[in-house]
Amino acid sequence: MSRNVGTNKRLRPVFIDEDLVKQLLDWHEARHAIEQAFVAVSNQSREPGARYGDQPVSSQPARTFVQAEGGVLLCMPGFVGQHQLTSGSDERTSTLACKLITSFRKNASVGLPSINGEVFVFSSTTGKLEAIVEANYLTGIRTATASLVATDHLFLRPARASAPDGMVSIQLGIVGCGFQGMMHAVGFVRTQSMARVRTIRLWNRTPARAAQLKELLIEERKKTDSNYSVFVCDTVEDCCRDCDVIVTATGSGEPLVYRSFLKQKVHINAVGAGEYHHAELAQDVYDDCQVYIDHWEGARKELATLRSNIVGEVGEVILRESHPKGASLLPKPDGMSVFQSLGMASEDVTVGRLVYEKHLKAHDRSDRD
Ligand SMILES: NC(=O)C1=CN([C@@H]2O[C@H](COP(=O)(O)OP(=O)(O)OC[C@H]3O[C@@H](n4cnc5c(N)ncnc54)[C@H](OP(=O)(O)O)[C@@H]3O)[C@@H](O)[C@H]2O)C=CC1
Ligand SMILES: O=C(O)C1=NCCCC1
Repeated sequence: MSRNVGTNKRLRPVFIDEDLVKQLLDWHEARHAIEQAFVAVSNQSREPGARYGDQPVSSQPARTFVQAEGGVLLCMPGFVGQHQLTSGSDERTSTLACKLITSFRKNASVGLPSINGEVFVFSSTTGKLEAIVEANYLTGIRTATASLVATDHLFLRPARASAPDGMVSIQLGIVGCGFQGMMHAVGFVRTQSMARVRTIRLWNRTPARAAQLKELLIEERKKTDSNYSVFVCDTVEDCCRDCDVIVTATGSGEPLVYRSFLKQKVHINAVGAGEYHHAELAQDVYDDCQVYIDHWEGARKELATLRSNIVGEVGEVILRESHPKGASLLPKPDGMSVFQSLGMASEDVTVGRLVYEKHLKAHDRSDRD
């Protein structure tokens, strides 16, 4: 019997709360899910005859924004077809899902997260709702993982390839130590097989939050058997100085990072989004860098006012590693790259499915025939 056909119990969607999501999601599995999402979107962008049959596909319209008095509701539907749940597995699955997420920036004053969401996972054969997954932590890990994947494919892999011992170490700058800044810092230290983290420099508008993140990263240092140093910086300039990789994750509507703060060769993950997509980096940064995006469909709408050299989707860079074709899309060896992260539904689709499948495996295996 196929899943979700049979008893009433099987027809009822499962609810996977925040605590369970934290137990179920792991950085390495999330990475594979995000790579599948990136690749699916870029495979779909090709002409139908030019798509790779061994790679996933997707259907993902630009998301919609509904403005309310205190914030905004984003509706993010998407489908990813024939994606792999785990690296190396022959098994493929297809997932239809929709994330509903709100961004209410003044929530901190009442002790709530500014971003709150759920992913609704549907059967892609019957359309029946199978699971509701709380998506605050999910959004944190999927957004940080998207930056990790972009950093790896655009910056670290080429660096590893030219390093004599194939090893790279980085100085990391985190501009904005809210939830996303924290998830990104933790993501980098938990996935040091990509690059050893030597130093972490933190800046936050409210310094106490950077100091809190420093404490957490010192705990992480013990857990991960690392030996990086952590500094809280008084200025953004000091935070960015000598960094190889930078994450900007603020709600700033004004530029924070200027070209003069940066090394010649640097990779930036510009994550702060929502109402001001590309406000965190000054125009002189955009004048001198190559920009990579998660999806053209969203960029055409949400980055319409960005004046820069947009090279393409990260997924296309990943696809070309296994299917070399045409000129390289990689950043210039001594240039600056920016991953302009909008966030896209396909990421929530593959990560939402991963959580649901892991939940079934761990808690409800007998429900599956
Ligand atoms: N690309 C993507 O996929 C996603 C992007 N985002 C975006 O990431 C950003 C951070 O989200 P999140 O961490 O969840 O939010 P939080 O509310 O947890 O953190 C917000 C951060 O932004 C800082 N900040 C706000 N306004 C300013 C300002 N004017 N100047 C400098 N710093 C400022 C805050 O500093 P302080 O502590 O002083 O208040 C805090 O560090 C948001 O813009 C959000 O829309 C979120 C999810 C996904
Ligand atoms: O992709 C997301 O999820 C979000 N992007 C912009 C801000 C809200 C959440």
